[in-house]
Amino acid sequence: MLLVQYQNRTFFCIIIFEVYWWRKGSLRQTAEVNPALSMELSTNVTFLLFAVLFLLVIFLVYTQLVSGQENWTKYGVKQVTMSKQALIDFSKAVKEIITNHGDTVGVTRGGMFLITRDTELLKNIMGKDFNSFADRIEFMTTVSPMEHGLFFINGQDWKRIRQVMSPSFSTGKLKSVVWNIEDTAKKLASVIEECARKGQLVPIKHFTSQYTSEVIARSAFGLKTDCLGKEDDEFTHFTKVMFKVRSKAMNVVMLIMFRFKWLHRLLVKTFKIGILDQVSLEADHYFNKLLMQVVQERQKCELHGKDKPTDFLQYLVSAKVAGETQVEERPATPVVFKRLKLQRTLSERELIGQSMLIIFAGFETTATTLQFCLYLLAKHQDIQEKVYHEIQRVVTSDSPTYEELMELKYLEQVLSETLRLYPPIPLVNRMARETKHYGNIVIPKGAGILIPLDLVMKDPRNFEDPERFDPDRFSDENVHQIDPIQFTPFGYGPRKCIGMRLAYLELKVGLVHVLRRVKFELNARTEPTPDRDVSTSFQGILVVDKPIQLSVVCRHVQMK
Ligand code: HEM
Repeated sequence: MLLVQYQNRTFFCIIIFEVYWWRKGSLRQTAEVNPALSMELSTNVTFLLFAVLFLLVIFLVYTQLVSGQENWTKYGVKQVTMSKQALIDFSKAVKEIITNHGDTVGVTRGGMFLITRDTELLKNIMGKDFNSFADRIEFMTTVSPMEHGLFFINGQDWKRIRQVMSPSFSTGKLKSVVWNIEDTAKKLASVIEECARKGQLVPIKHFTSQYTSEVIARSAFGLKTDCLGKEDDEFTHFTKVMFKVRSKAMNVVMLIMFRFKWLHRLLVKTFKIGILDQVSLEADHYFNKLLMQVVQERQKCELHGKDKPTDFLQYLVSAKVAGETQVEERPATPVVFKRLKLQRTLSERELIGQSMLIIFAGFETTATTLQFCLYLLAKHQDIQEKVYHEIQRVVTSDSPTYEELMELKYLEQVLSETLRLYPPIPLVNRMARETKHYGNIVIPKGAGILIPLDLVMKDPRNFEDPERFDPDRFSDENVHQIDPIQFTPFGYGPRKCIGMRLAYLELKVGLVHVLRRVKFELNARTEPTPDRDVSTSFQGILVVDKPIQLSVVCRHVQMK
């Protein structure tokens, strides 16, 4: 009976609860008659119960992960096996597979996954046939409101929330947050200049993280945090620990849970098992409390028409309130017979979820890019000088205007080339809502698609001599040779990063202030030394194996 129905999750749950209630009932009866015997029985029954559950789990894991899998061969795709490397560094395992087996392969461990760096196929999946692949693979199991974050939601909710959020990232809105970023960029330049004066190496990621955390606190939520060059404050601390980096052992557990999403949900949501939740519970409590308070103040401010702050939270609150009166009619479909009336707004929990997501999506990605950019400039002195001279030529006062920042074309080329070589999110995914045919290949409904953005951007067919740092690839003369699908550090298609322009802005403001005051170098004391490259690995995001430490010298140049 069990063997026949093992795939039925309801049945599995019923067995666990039946045994649990039976155990509870029988022990109660025994305890009434003989308390000592009851203790002994309790231990034995508990042991037996765990032994049965353990064997059941092993059996399920074996049948689901090792044997009886569907095979990609029948869909016209080469079936390959993931190496054990996948548990240590998934991105490197994907690279190994693609290098050894070709541009498009299928794996079946933990589900059906197509891995592809074929740009023609990707154009279809991420762009032309977006409606069939609009969703990401569902795996954000958390008790945090972050589960409603744009990155993690799918279907109509994604469409509604993306529509509500998009205007907050318009040019007008971005212009109004520049001054918020300015202040923090000046502080970043000061703390790095201080290191130069003292002859200290710069722990670059430490400072770039403090910079992006403070920028988010100020420009997104109007919070006046002040941690640059000091000990991390609460906001920065919880920002850093919000998303849990998984250990090797947890990677194995998560791989199993990937197959049994329902069990994962049950453990996190119902039994509140903290170690499987992907958001740190302490960080969740902290941000929940903080953001609830700020959101409530902002809602009052919006309703009473007081002076509104110019930050992203206020834009979201305004969009939420305005959307409550805008109703969109959706026509009936063969599945939904009635015309639907949908409000283009957000619930309060969704609003908090988006706020948390802005912290999560905007903090580490931007800090990582700034770190790699400064490292690459230290390694390529000629390019650093060219950037410096462009800044001196274009920026005419202490604080660059939005228009001047847009004019810094070479700096933008440097940033794009940094992102090509070191994309902070090297791997993204989609899920097939329906079966699609592309030539000889079939992508069945429900299959996940893993997209190694780094491999697309380091493919010599897309970029000649791909390991070379060459910002001129993005110059006006050359940029037209790049097909947008070949340069994808922010993804591609309607699900592309919503914060791309904000990220470029934040990076440019930071770099203008810092590079005017100091010059970065590599030497025998730095990490890495000039003769070595940084080594990186993938932990949900690109990380360096050893923290980068750069040498800095003051430029001693008078401000214009
Ligand atoms: C250098 C910095 C950044 C990089 C490299 C980056 C990269 C990405 C990538 C690769 C995706 C997935 C795209 C896809 O699946 O096609 C993404 C999605 C997203 N990013 Fe960014 N990002 C950065 C900064 C930011 C910032 C500053 C914010 C917000 C303030 C942000 C908010 C988001 C959101 C909300 C999504 C989900 C979009 C959706 O699903 O509709 N990102 N980002």
